[in-house]
Amino acid sequence: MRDFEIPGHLEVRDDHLFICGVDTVKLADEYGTPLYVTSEDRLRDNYRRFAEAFKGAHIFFAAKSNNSIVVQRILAQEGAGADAFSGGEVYLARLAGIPPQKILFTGNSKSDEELEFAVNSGVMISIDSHDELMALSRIADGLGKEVRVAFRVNPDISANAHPKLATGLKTSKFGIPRQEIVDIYKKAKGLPGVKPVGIHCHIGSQILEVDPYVEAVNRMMDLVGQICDFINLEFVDIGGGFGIPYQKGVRAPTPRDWADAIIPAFKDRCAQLGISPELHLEPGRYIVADTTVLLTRVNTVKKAYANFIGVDAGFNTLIRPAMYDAYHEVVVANRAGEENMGTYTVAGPVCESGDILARDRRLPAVRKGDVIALLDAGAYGYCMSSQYVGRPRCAEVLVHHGHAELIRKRETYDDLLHNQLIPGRLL
Ligand SMILES: Cc1ncc(COP(=O)(O)O)c(C=O)c1O
Ligand SMILES: N[C@@H](CCCC[NH3+])C(=O)O
Repeated sequence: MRDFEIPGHLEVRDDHLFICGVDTVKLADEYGTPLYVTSEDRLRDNYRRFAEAFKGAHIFFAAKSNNSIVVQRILAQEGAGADAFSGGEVYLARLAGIPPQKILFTGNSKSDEELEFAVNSGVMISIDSHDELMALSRIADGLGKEVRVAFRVNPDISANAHPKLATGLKTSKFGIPRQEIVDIYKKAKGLPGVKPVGIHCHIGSQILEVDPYVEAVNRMMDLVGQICDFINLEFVDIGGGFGIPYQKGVRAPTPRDWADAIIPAFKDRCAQLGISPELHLEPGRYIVADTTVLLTRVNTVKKAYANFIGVDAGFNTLIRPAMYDAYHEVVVANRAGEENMGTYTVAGPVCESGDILARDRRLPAVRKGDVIALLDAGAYGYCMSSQYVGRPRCAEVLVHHGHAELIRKRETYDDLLHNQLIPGRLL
Protein backbone atom coordinates (compact mmCIF):
# COMPACT_ATOMS: atom_id res chain seq x y z
CA MET A 1 0.00 0.00 0.00
CA ARG A 2 1.23 3.47 -0.74
CA ASP A 3 2.13 5.45 2.36
CA PHE A 4 2.46 8.78 0.57
CA GLU A 5 0.29 11.13 -1.40
CA ILE A 6 0.68 11.01 -5.17
CA PRO A 7 0.00 14.12 -7.26
CA GLY A 8 -3.41 14.55 -8.85
CA HIS A 9 -2.46 13.32 -12.34
CA LEU A 10 -1.39 9.98 -10.82
CA GLU A 11 -3.94 7.63 -9.34
CA VAL A 12 -4.38 3.98 -8.46
CA ARG A 13 -7.14 2.03 -10.21
CA ASP A 14 -7.59 -1.73 -9.77
CA ASP A 15 -4.13 -1.96 -8.18
CA HIS A 16 -2.48 -0.31 -11.18
CA LEU A 17 -0.78 3.09 -11.30
CA PHE A 18 -2.43 5.37 -13.87
CA ILE A 19 -1.01 8.61 -15.25
CA CYS A 20 -3.43 11.08 -16.76
CA GLY A 21 -6.00 8.29 -17.17
CA VAL A 22 -3.56 5.84 -18.80
CA ASP A 23 -2.54 2.53 -17.23
CA THR A 24 1.26 2.57 -16.78
CA VAL A 25 1.37 -1.25 -16.78
CA LYS A 26 -0.18 -1.31 -20.25
CA LEU A 27 2.28 1.36 -21.40
CA ALA A 28 5.18 -0.77 -20.17
CA ASP A 29 3.77 -3.76 -22.10
CA GLU A 30 3.14 -1.78 -25.24
CA TYR A 31 6.25 0.40 -25.47
CA GLY A 32 8.72 -1.68 -23.45
CA THR A 33 10.88 -0.54 -20.57
CA PRO A 34 12.64 1.52 -19.40
CA LEU A 35 10.13 4.15 -20.44
CA TYR A 36 9.71 7.80 -19.49
CA VAL A 37 6.02 8.75 -19.46
CA THR A 38 5.12 12.44 -19.35
CA SER A 39 1.73 13.98 -18.68
CA GLU A 40 1.04 16.87 -21.03
CA ASP A 41 -1.85 17.98 -18.86
CA ARG A 42 0.33 18.20 -15.76
CA LEU A 43 3.03 20.04 -17.73
CA ARG A 44 0.58 22.70 -18.84
CA ASP A 45 -0.88 22.95 -15.32
CA ASN A 46 2.53 23.37 -13.75
CA TYR A 47 3.50 26.11 -16.17
CA ARG A 48 0.18 27.92 -15.73
CA ARG A 49 0.35 27.68 -11.93
CA PHE A 50 3.85 29.14 -11.93
CA ALA A 51 3.09 31.85 -14.49
CA GLU A 52 -0.12 32.81 -12.70
CA ALA A 53 1.67 33.19 -9.36
CA PHE A 54 4.34 35.34 -11.01
CA LYS A 55 1.92 37.28 -13.20
CA GLY A 56 3.72 40.07 -15.02
CA ALA A 57 7.09 38.33 -14.78
CA HIS A 58 8.69 36.58 -17.76
CA ILE A 59 9.31 32.85 -17.55
CA PHE A 60 12.32 31.34 -19.32
CA PHE A 61 12.04 27.56 -19.01
CA ALA A 62 15.45 26.05 -18.12
CA ALA A 63 15.80 23.77 -21.13
CA LYS A 64 18.61 21.75 -19.55
CA SER A 65 16.08 20.14 -17.23
CA ASN A 66 14.25 18.36 -20.07
CA ASN A 67 15.50 18.28 -23.66
CA SER A 68 12.38 16.89 -25.31
CA ILE A 69 11.41 19.06 -28.26
CA VAL A 70 7.78 18.14 -27.54
CA VAL A 71 7.97 19.40 -23.97
CA GLN A 72 9.50 22.65 -25.19
CA ARG A 73 6.92 22.94 -27.94
CA ILE A 74 4.12 22.65 -25.39
CA LEU A 75 5.78 25.24 -23.18
CA ALA A 76 6.29 27.50 -26.19
CA GLN A 77 2.51 27.26 -26.81
CA GLU A 78 1.99 28.29 -23.18
CA GLY A 79 4.14 31.39 -23.79
CA ALA A 80 7.41 30.31 -22.17
CA GLY A 81 10.82 31.56 -23.16
CA ALA A 82 13.95 29.46 -22.66
CA ASP A 83 17.15 29.55 -20.71
CA ALA A 84 19.50 27.68 -23.06
CA PHE A 85 22.87 26.56 -21.77
CA SER A 86 24.55 25.61 -25.05
CA GLY A 87 24.40 26.18 -28.77
CA GLY A 88 22.45 22.92 -28.97
CA GLU A 89 19.84 24.15 -26.51
CA VAL A 90 19.52 27.42 -28.45
CA TYR A 91 18.99 25.34 -31.60
CA LEU A 92 16.32 23.15 -29.98
CA ALA A 93 14.51 26.06 -28.37
CA ARG A 94 14.29 27.81 -31.74
CA LEU A 95 13.04 24.61 -33.38
CA ALA A 96 10.42 24.27 -30.65
CA GLY A 97 9.07 27.64 -31.72
CA ILE A 98 10.40 29.88 -28.95
CA PRO A 99 11.08 33.33 -30.43
CA PRO A 100 14.76 34.40 -30.25
CA GLN A 101 13.99 37.46 -28.15
CA LYS A 102 12.61 35.06 -25.50
CA ILE A 103 15.78 32.92 -25.36
CA LEU A 104 18.68 33.69 -23.04
CA PHE A 105 21.88 31.83 -23.88
CA THR A 106 23.56 31.25 -20.50
CA GLY A 107 26.66 29.19 -19.77
CA ASN A 108 30.01 29.57 -18.09
CA SER A 109 32.22 28.34 -20.94
CA LYS A 110 30.88 29.12 -24.39
CA SER A 111 32.98 28.48 -27.46
CA ASP A 112 33.43 31.16 -30.11
CA GLU A 113 31.44 28.94 -32.48
CA GLU A 114 28.54 28.81 -30.02
CA LEU A 115 28.67 32.59 -29.58
CA GLU A 116 28.60 33.10 -33.32
CA PHE A 117 25.69 30.70 -33.66
CA ALA A 118 23.82 32.52 -30.90
CA VAL A 119 24.47 35.93 -32.44
CA ASN A 120 23.19 34.69 -35.78
CA SER A 121 20.15 33.19 -34.06
CA GLY A 122 19.24 36.59 -32.60
CA VAL A 123 19.00 35.39 -28.99
CA MET A 124 20.10 37.26 -25.86
CA ILE A 125 23.31 36.19 -24.15
CA SER A 126 24.22 36.10 -20.48
CA ILE A 127 27.96 36.79 -20.28
CA ASP A 128 29.91 34.91 -17.64
CA SER A 129 33.39 36.48 -17.81
CA HIS A 130 35.46 39.39 -19.04
CA ASP A 131 37.02 37.12 -21.68
CA GLU A 132 33.59 36.20 -22.96
CA LEU A 133 32.59 39.87 -23.17
CA MET A 134 35.60 40.65 -25.35
CA ALA A 135 35.04 37.58 -27.56
CA LEU A 136 31.36 38.32 -28.01
CA SER A 137 31.95 41.98 -28.82
CA ARG A 138 34.50 41.00 -31.48
CA ILE A 139 32.27 38.27 -32.96
CA ALA A 140 29.06 40.31 -33.01
CA ASP A 141 30.77 43.41 -34.36
CA GLY A 142 32.45 41.29 -37.05
CA LEU A 143 29.02 40.02 -38.10
CA GLY A 144 27.66 43.56 -38.12
CA LYS A 145 25.22 42.77 -35.30
CA GLU A 146 24.45 44.12 -31.85
CA VAL A 147 23.52 41.50 -29.22
CA ARG A 148 21.34 42.18 -26.22
CA VAL A 149 23.29 40.96 -23.21
CA ALA A 150 23.12 40.45 -19.47
CA PHE A 151 25.96 39.62 -17.11
CA ARG A 152 25.76 36.65 -14.79
CA VAL A 153 26.52 37.76 -11.25
CA ASN A 154 28.06 35.49 -8.68
CA PRO A 155 25.98 36.81 -5.77
CA ASP A 156 27.89 34.92 -3.04
CA ILE A 157 24.76 33.41 -1.49
CA SER A 158 24.19 30.05 0.14
CA ALA A 159 20.82 28.53 -0.77
CA ASN A 160 21.23 25.40 1.38
CA ALA A 161 21.29 23.32 -1.77
CA HIS A 162 23.10 20.01 -2.27
CA PRO A 163 26.81 20.91 -2.76
CA LYS A 164 26.62 19.74 -6.39
CA LEU A 165 23.55 21.93 -6.98
CA ALA A 166 24.75 25.17 -5.35
CA THR A 167 25.67 27.74 -8.00
CA GLY A 168 25.64 31.06 -6.14
CA LEU A 169 28.48 30.50 -3.67
CA LYS A 170 31.56 32.66 -4.10
CA THR A 171 33.56 29.46 -4.72
CA SER A 172 31.27 28.46 -7.63
CA LYS A 173 32.49 28.40 -11.24
CA PHE A 174 29.46 30.41 -12.34
CA GLY A 175 29.24 34.15 -12.77
CA ILE A 176 31.34 37.23 -12.26
CA PRO A 177 32.24 38.27 -8.68
CA ARG A 178 29.72 40.88 -7.65
CA GLN A 179 32.52 43.33 -6.75
CA GLU A 180 33.52 43.41 -10.46
CA ILE A 181 30.05 43.76 -11.92
CA VAL A 182 29.67 47.54 -12.08
CA ASP A 183 33.02 47.93 -13.85
CA ILE A 184 32.18 45.31 -16.43
CA TYR A 185 28.91 47.07 -17.31
CA LYS A 186 30.90 50.32 -17.72
CA LYS A 187 33.29 48.53 -20.02
CA ALA A 188 30.50 46.87 -22.03
CA LYS A 189 28.78 50.21 -22.57
CA GLY A 190 31.74 51.38 -24.62
CA LEU A 191 32.15 48.21 -26.69
CA PRO A 192 30.71 47.55 -30.16
CA GLY A 193 28.44 44.58 -30.85
CA VAL A 194 26.98 44.29 -27.33
CA LYS A 195 24.10 46.13 -25.70
CA PRO A 196 23.76 45.50 -21.95
CA VAL A 197 20.05 45.24 -21.20
CA GLY A 198 19.80 42.89 -18.22
CA ILE A 199 21.43 41.38 -15.18
CA HIS A 200 21.33 37.69 -14.30
CA CYS A 201 21.98 35.29 -11.45
CA HIS A 202 21.05 31.75 -10.51
CA ILE A 203 21.71 30.62 -6.96
CA GLY A 204 21.23 26.85 -7.16
CA SER A 205 18.78 24.05 -7.71
CA GLN A 206 16.23 22.13 -5.61
CA ILE A 207 16.02 25.09 -3.21
CA LEU A 208 13.29 24.65 -0.59
CA GLU A 209 13.40 28.05 1.12
CA VAL A 210 12.22 31.47 -0.02
CA ASP A 211 14.72 33.56 1.93
CA PRO A 212 17.74 32.95 -0.34
CA TYR A 213 15.73 34.41 -3.22
CA VAL A 214 14.92 37.54 -1.24
CA GLU A 215 18.61 37.85 -0.44
CA ALA A 216 19.43 37.34 -4.12
CA VAL A 217 16.93 40.01 -5.17
CA ASN A 218 18.47 42.45 -2.70
CA ARG A 219 22.03 41.68 -3.79
CA MET A 220 21.01 42.11 -7.43
CA MET A 221 19.15 45.34 -6.76
CA ASP A 222 22.17 46.75 -4.88
CA LEU A 223 24.05 46.31 -8.16
CA VAL A 224 21.18 47.56 -10.29
CA GLY A 225 21.15 50.72 -8.16
CA GLN A 226 24.74 51.40 -9.18
CA ILE A 227 24.32 50.40 -12.81
CA CYS A 228 21.10 52.28 -13.53
CA ASP A 229 22.99 55.58 -13.28
CA PHE A 230 24.54 54.85 -16.66
CA ILE A 231 22.55 51.97 -18.21
CA ASN A 232 18.81 51.49 -18.53
CA LEU A 233 18.42 47.85 -17.46
CA GLU A 234 15.33 46.27 -19.01
CA PHE A 235 15.31 43.11 -16.89
CA VAL A 236 16.54 41.46 -13.73
CA ASP A 237 16.78 37.68 -14.05
CA ILE A 238 17.00 35.79 -10.77
CA GLY A 239 17.29 32.33 -12.32
CA GLY A 240 15.57 29.10 -11.33
CA GLY A 241 16.09 26.54 -8.59
CA PHE A 242 12.54 26.22 -7.25
CA GLY A 243 12.51 22.89 -5.43
CA ILE A 244 9.83 20.22 -5.28
CA PRO A 245 8.95 17.72 -2.50
CA TYR A 246 10.43 14.49 -3.85
CA GLN A 247 9.89 12.78 -0.51
CA LYS A 248 6.99 12.42 1.84
CA GLY A 249 7.25 14.87 4.73
CA VAL A 250 9.38 17.38 2.82
CA ARG A 251 7.71 20.73 2.56
CA ALA A 252 8.33 22.84 -0.51
CA PRO A 253 7.06 26.39 -1.03
CA THR A 254 4.35 26.73 -3.68
CA PRO A 255 4.77 29.15 -6.60
CA ARG A 256 2.49 31.49 -4.69
CA ASP A 257 4.82 31.30 -1.66
CA TRP A 258 7.85 32.05 -3.82
CA ALA A 259 6.05 34.90 -5.58
CA ASP A 260 4.75 36.40 -2.32
CA ALA A 261 8.32 36.68 -1.08
CA ILE A 262 10.12 37.62 -4.29
CA ILE A 263 7.76 40.06 -5.99
CA PRO A 264 7.31 42.54 -3.09
CA ALA A 265 11.06 42.56 -2.43
CA PHE A 266 11.70 43.24 -6.11
CA LYS A 267 9.00 45.89 -6.44
CA ASP A 268 10.09 47.73 -3.29
CA ARG A 269 13.64 48.02 -4.49
CA CYS A 270 12.52 49.10 -7.98
CA ALA A 271 10.25 51.76 -6.48
CA GLN A 272 13.10 53.09 -4.33
CA LEU A 273 15.23 53.42 -7.44
CA GLY A 274 12.37 54.81 -9.54
CA ILE A 275 12.84 52.16 -12.24
CA SER A 276 10.62 49.40 -13.61
CA PRO A 277 12.65 46.59 -15.15
CA GLU A 278 11.00 43.26 -15.95
CA LEU A 279 11.47 40.34 -13.58
CA HIS A 280 12.72 37.18 -15.32
CA LEU A 281 12.69 33.67 -13.83
CA GLU A 282 14.16 30.41 -15.10
CA PRO A 283 12.35 27.46 -13.52
CA GLY A 284 13.25 24.02 -14.83
CA ARG A 285 12.57 21.34 -12.25
CA TYR A 286 9.32 22.88 -10.94
CA ILE A 287 7.79 22.83 -14.42
CA VAL A 288 8.76 19.31 -15.49
CA ALA A 289 9.80 17.07 -12.56
CA ASP A 290 6.44 15.75 -11.41
CA THR A 291 5.02 15.47 -14.95
CA THR A 292 6.91 12.24 -15.55
CA VAL A 293 7.29 8.70 -14.25
CA LEU A 294 10.07 6.35 -15.24
CA LEU A 295 8.81 2.80 -15.74
CA THR A 296 11.28 -0.03 -15.33
CA ARG A 297 10.75 -3.79 -15.39
CA VAL A 298 11.97 -6.18 -12.67
CA ASN A 299 14.51 -8.64 -14.09
CA THR A 300 15.31 -10.38 -10.84
CA VAL A 301 14.61 -10.35 -7.12
CA LYS A 302 17.51 -11.47 -4.94
CA LYS A 303 17.81 -11.89 -1.20
CA ALA A 304 21.41 -11.02 -0.26
CA TYR A 305 22.64 -8.35 2.14
CA ALA A 306 19.42 -6.58 1.19
CA ASN A 307 16.40 -7.61 -0.84
CA PHE A 308 17.69 -6.43 -4.19
CA ILE A 309 15.26 -5.78 -7.00
CA GLY A 310 17.24 -5.81 -10.24
CA VAL A 311 15.49 -3.59 -12.78
CA ASP A 312 16.23 -2.61 -16.37
CA ALA A 313 16.86 1.09 -15.65
CA GLY A 314 20.00 2.22 -13.87
CA PHE A 315 22.05 5.34 -13.60
CA ASN A 316 22.43 5.16 -17.37
CA THR A 317 18.70 6.00 -17.47
CA LEU A 318 18.22 8.13 -14.33
CA ILE A 319 21.47 9.39 -12.85
CA ARG A 320 20.06 11.54 -10.04
CA PRO A 321 20.16 8.95 -7.21
CA ALA A 322 23.77 8.00 -8.01
CA MET A 323 24.94 11.54 -8.59
CA TYR A 324 23.21 13.48 -5.83
CA ASP A 325 21.87 10.74 -3.54
CA ALA A 326 18.54 11.98 -4.83
CA TYR A 327 15.31 10.41 -3.59
CA HIS A 328 12.62 9.28 -6.03
CA GLU A 329 9.42 7.72 -4.73
CA VAL A 330 8.95 4.10 -5.84
CA VAL A 331 5.61 2.50 -6.73
CA VAL A 332 5.14 -1.07 -7.89
CA ALA A 333 2.91 -0.06 -10.78
CA ASN A 334 1.09 -3.39 -11.11
CA ARG A 335 0.64 -3.81 -7.32
CA ALA A 336 0.01 -0.20 -6.40
CA GLY A 337 -2.90 -1.06 -4.13
CA GLU A 338 -1.33 -4.05 -2.35
CA GLU A 339 -0.03 -4.10 1.23
CA ASN A 340 3.66 -3.46 1.78
CA MET A 341 5.30 -6.79 2.54
CA GLY A 342 9.03 -6.17 2.57
CA THR A 343 11.93 -3.76 2.43
CA TYR A 344 13.66 -3.60 -0.93
CA THR A 345 16.59 -1.90 -2.61
CA VAL A 346 16.09 -1.10 -6.29
CA ALA A 347 19.30 -1.76 -8.24
CA GLY A 348 20.09 -0.96 -11.88
CA PRO A 349 21.82 -3.06 -14.55
CA VAL A 350 25.05 -1.03 -14.67
CA CYS A 351 28.38 -2.51 -13.59
CA GLU A 352 28.90 -0.08 -10.68
CA SER A 353 28.11 -0.51 -6.98
CA GLY A 354 26.68 3.01 -6.98
CA ASP A 355 23.99 1.97 -9.44
CA ILE A 356 21.18 2.01 -6.88
CA LEU A 357 17.94 3.84 -7.71
CA ALA A 358 16.30 3.56 -4.28
CA ARG A 359 17.36 2.05 -0.97
CA ASP A 360 15.37 0.25 1.71
CA ARG A 361 11.85 0.98 0.52
CA ARG A 362 8.76 -0.66 1.96
CA LEU A 363 6.94 -2.24 -0.99
CA PRO A 364 4.42 -4.99 -1.77
CA ALA A 365 5.95 -8.43 -2.44
CA VAL A 366 7.88 -7.81 -5.67
CA ARG A 367 8.31 -10.49 -8.32
CA LYS A 368 10.17 -10.84 -11.59
CA GLY A 369 8.21 -9.14 -14.37
CA ASP A 370 6.67 -6.48 -12.13
CA VAL A 371 6.78 -2.87 -13.27
CA ILE A 372 8.39 -0.32 -10.97
CA ALA A 373 7.55 3.36 -11.36
CA LEU A 374 10.00 6.02 -10.18
CA LEU A 375 8.09 9.24 -9.67
CA ASP A 376 9.11 12.85 -10.37
CA ALA A 377 11.55 11.81 -13.08
CA GLY A 378 10.80 14.62 -15.57
CA ALA A 379 13.63 16.95 -14.59
CA TYR A 380 17.23 15.95 -15.30
CA GLY A 381 16.03 12.46 -16.23
CA TYR A 382 16.20 11.44 -19.89
CA CYS A 383 18.42 14.42 -20.73
CA MET A 384 21.16 13.12 -18.41
CA SER A 385 20.91 9.53 -19.61
CA SER A 386 23.69 7.73 -21.47
CA GLN A 387 24.59 4.52 -23.28
CA TYR A 388 26.96 3.42 -20.53
CA VAL A 389 27.59 -0.34 -20.48
CA GLY A 390 26.19 -0.69 -23.98
CA ARG A 391 22.60 0.01 -23.11
CA PRO A 392 20.71 1.96 -25.76
CA ARG A 393 18.78 4.93 -24.39
CA CYS A 394 15.12 4.33 -23.63
CA ALA A 395 11.89 5.62 -25.18
CA GLU A 396 9.60 8.48 -24.10
CA VAL A 397 5.83 8.65 -24.27
CA LEU A 398 3.49 11.62 -23.84
CA VAL A 399 0.04 11.12 -22.35
CA HIS A 400 -2.74 13.58 -22.90
CA HIS A 401 -6.42 13.23 -21.98
CA GLY A 402 -6.15 9.46 -21.62
CA HIS A 403 -4.13 8.84 -24.83
CA ALA A 404 -0.48 7.94 -25.26
CA GLU A 405 1.90 8.95 -28.05
CA LEU A 406 5.50 7.94 -28.60
CA ILE A 407 7.66 11.09 -28.53
CA ARG A 408 11.12 9.51 -28.53
CA LYS A 409 12.00 6.15 -30.05
CA ARG A 410 13.92 3.57 -28.08
CA GLU A 411 17.49 3.32 -29.32
CA THR A 412 18.68 0.00 -30.75
CA TYR A 413 22.04 -1.74 -30.74
CA ASP A 414 22.73 0.02 -34.06
CA ASP A 415 22.61 3.31 -32.17
CA LEU A 416 25.55 2.12 -30.10
CA LEU A 417 27.55 2.34 -33.34
CA HIS A 418 26.11 5.68 -34.38
CA ASN A 419 28.92 7.98 -35.60
CA GLN A 420 31.63 5.42 -34.87
CA LEU A 421 34.10 4.97 -37.71
CA ILE A 422 36.35 1.98 -38.26
CA PRO A 423 39.60 2.83 -40.05
CA GLY A 424 39.90 0.72 -43.20
CA ARG A 425 43.13 -0.90 -42.01
CA LEU A 426 41.18 -2.54 -39.17
CA LEU A 427 38.60 -4.12 -41.40
C1 LIG B 1 21.23 29.43 -15.29
C2 LIG B 1 20.24 28.45 -14.81
N1 LIG B 1 18.95 28.81 -14.79
C3 LIG B 1 17.99 27.95 -14.38
C4 LIG B 1 18.30 26.68 -13.97
C5 LIG B 1 17.15 25.79 -13.57
O1 LIG B 1 17.23 25.27 -12.34
P1 LIG B 1 16.01 24.42 -11.76
O2 LIG B 1 15.78 23.28 -12.66
O3 LIG B 1 16.52 24.02 -10.44
O4 LIG B 1 14.85 25.33 -11.69
C6 LIG B 1 19.63 26.27 -13.95
C7 LIG B 1 20.00 24.95 -13.41
O5 LIG B 1 20.32 24.86 -12.25
C8 LIG B 1 20.63 27.17 -14.40
O6 LIG B 1 21.90 26.80 -14.45
N1 LIG C 1 21.03 17.94 -12.57
C1 LIG C 1 20.61 18.43 -11.27
C2 LIG C 1 20.21 19.86 -11.31
C3 LIG C 1 21.28 20.71 -11.90
C4 LIG C 1 20.76 22.01 -12.27
C5 LIG C 1 21.59 22.69 -13.30
N2 LIG C 1 22.50 23.67 -12.74
C6 LIG C 1 19.54 17.53 -10.71
O1 LIG C 1 19.28 16.50 -11.28
O2 LIG C 1 18.97 17.78 -9.68
